[in-house]
Amino acid sequence: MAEMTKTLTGFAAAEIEKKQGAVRAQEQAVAQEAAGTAEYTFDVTDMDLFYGDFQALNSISMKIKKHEITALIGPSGCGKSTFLKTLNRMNDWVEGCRVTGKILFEGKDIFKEVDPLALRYRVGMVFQQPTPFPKSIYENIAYGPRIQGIKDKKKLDEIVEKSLRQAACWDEMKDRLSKSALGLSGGQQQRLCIARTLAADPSVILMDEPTSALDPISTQKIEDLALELKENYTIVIVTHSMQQARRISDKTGFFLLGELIEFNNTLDMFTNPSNPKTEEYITGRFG
Ligand SMILES: Nc1ncnc2c1ncn2[C@@H]1O[C@H](COP(=O)(O)OP(=O)(O)OP(=O)(O)O)[C@@H](O)[C@H]1O
Repeated sequence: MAEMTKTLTGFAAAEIEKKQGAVRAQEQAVAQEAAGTAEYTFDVTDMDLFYGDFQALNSISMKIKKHEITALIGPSGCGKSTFLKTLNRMNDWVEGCRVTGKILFEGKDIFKEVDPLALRYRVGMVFQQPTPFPKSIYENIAYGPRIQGIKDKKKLDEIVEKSLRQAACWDEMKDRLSKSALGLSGGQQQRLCIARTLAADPSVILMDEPTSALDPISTQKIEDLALELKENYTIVIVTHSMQQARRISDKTGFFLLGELIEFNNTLDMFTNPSNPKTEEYITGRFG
């Protein structure tokens, strides 16, 4: 009897050890996944994009690092904006647009595991032309949070002030919050649009040629702002200005005819490009 009890105890102990081992392995896997996703905001693998029969992007793979500025460069029509708009599923609205491959946002598949509306709050977008609503400065910022269900005036006031401060607009705009946003200069409107994006509490800001309609001083303000914002946000910017990519980005991706020709640290790409096509483009021999 004593022998049998001993065997059973031994068996139970082995079972417990086996279960503990499985739990440890599971914990390790979760920790590894968390560590992997913590480093990268987006992990794009083998992505193709078609507008009807036309293939606009071909087998794109790119890991976009958290709290970095990633610049997308390349000649007109090579697919930069298309790639950008895929990151928050804005291409869903284009009839006949089809995407294959995988895009993970903070570790989750954007086509399978994330609600597109929630994705667009987390992945905000700023366009080439400033697009303020024809409403007051205050309402431009408060509009999004109100749609998200925030009704309390004090809370909305706080969000408006915080967002305007983050976008370096508060001092200029605090005394004219009830005035129309359309009365602002182009550069101010663009910073207001960035503030409006921040009010939705994103973790990523996509910028599609945000300074191409602006004068050099307003451009510098947006660039300074992007550098400040990357402390807390991941930024992906499409730009036609090689100087801008050099000045502000950590990584640069060079697109050509729907392909990602090179993706590297900005300094390395501009000083020592590994692909001859990149070199031709950045030295101004085409595009
Ligand atoms: N809605 C659409 N329907 C069909 N084709 C499209 C659509 N949008 C873009 N394209 C095509 O996809 C290709 C990539 O366009 P995209 O706008 O992404 O390029 P880009 O590199 O951002 O260009 P640019 O620098 O001029 O803005 C182009 O050939 C373009 O004509």
